[in-house]
Amino acid sequence: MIHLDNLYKRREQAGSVFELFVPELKIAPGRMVALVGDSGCGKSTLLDMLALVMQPTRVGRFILNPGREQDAAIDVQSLWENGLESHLARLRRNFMGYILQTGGLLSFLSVMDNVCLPARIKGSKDYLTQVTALAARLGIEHCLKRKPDYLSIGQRQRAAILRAMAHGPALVLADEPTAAVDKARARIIMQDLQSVTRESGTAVVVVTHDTELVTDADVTYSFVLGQSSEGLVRAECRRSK
Ligand SMILES: Nc1ncnc2c1ncn2[C@@H]1O[C@H](COP(=O)(O)OP(=O)(O)OP(=O)(O)O)[C@@H](O)[C@H]1O
Repeated sequence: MIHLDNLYKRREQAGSVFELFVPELKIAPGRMVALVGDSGCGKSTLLDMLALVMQPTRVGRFILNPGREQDAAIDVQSLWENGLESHLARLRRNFMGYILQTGGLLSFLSVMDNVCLPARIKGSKDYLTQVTALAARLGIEHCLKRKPDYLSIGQRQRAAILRAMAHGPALVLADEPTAAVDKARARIIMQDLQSVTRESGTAVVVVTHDTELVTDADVTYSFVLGQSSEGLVRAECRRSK
């Protein structure tokens, strides 16, 4: 679904420079890919590039195949280089779902309206049956009419998973999706995320600093940080499982 190699990103801020190098990264349909590393190693930077919101400084190849047989592989870097922002936005909208640390649900909408928003924006019509089934699968079918503030934090994170998947994305990107719940709950939510994505053939990328949380991931990439010189931090992200 995604295959990239020799990706390099340079970020500069207030005189300090951060450089990330990823020799190779592959994401296959239905697989859970974990990006694991300490704070500041570049996890969110890499996730933003996978989410097509940040352009790599340089990359050997960055191929996205949305997964359906008739879809041709897309050269992401050439979209960036040719300024095709609207094409990138369409890919984000149609093929990707996002789960944020704190759920990111809109407090003035019911869970159901939150969940259906990406599907409506995408223009999907037949999503209600799937949403109801997935809500039951995630154990939150009784929460759909409530506003997010009236849910437990765990229920909110499950609603966020449901929202990320309601429009049938090929890829779900999750940034520390269980940071707000305790470890025991985090494990269960992560297992449920893995089973619902696997069942639907959706790939999921999970960013976390907690290795234990993603021991069951199909593939793990780890970051190695090195202080190269004053004001310059280099990180490398390699497959470790
Ligand atoms: N807007 C920015 N401009 C320049 N450098 C940035 C910017 N945001 C982050 N950085 C730097 O990029 C590096 C990687 O940051 P990133 O947020 O990707 O790390 P992370 O692994 O996700 O960290 P955390 O786990 O704390 O969220 C850090 O050194 C950070 O200071």
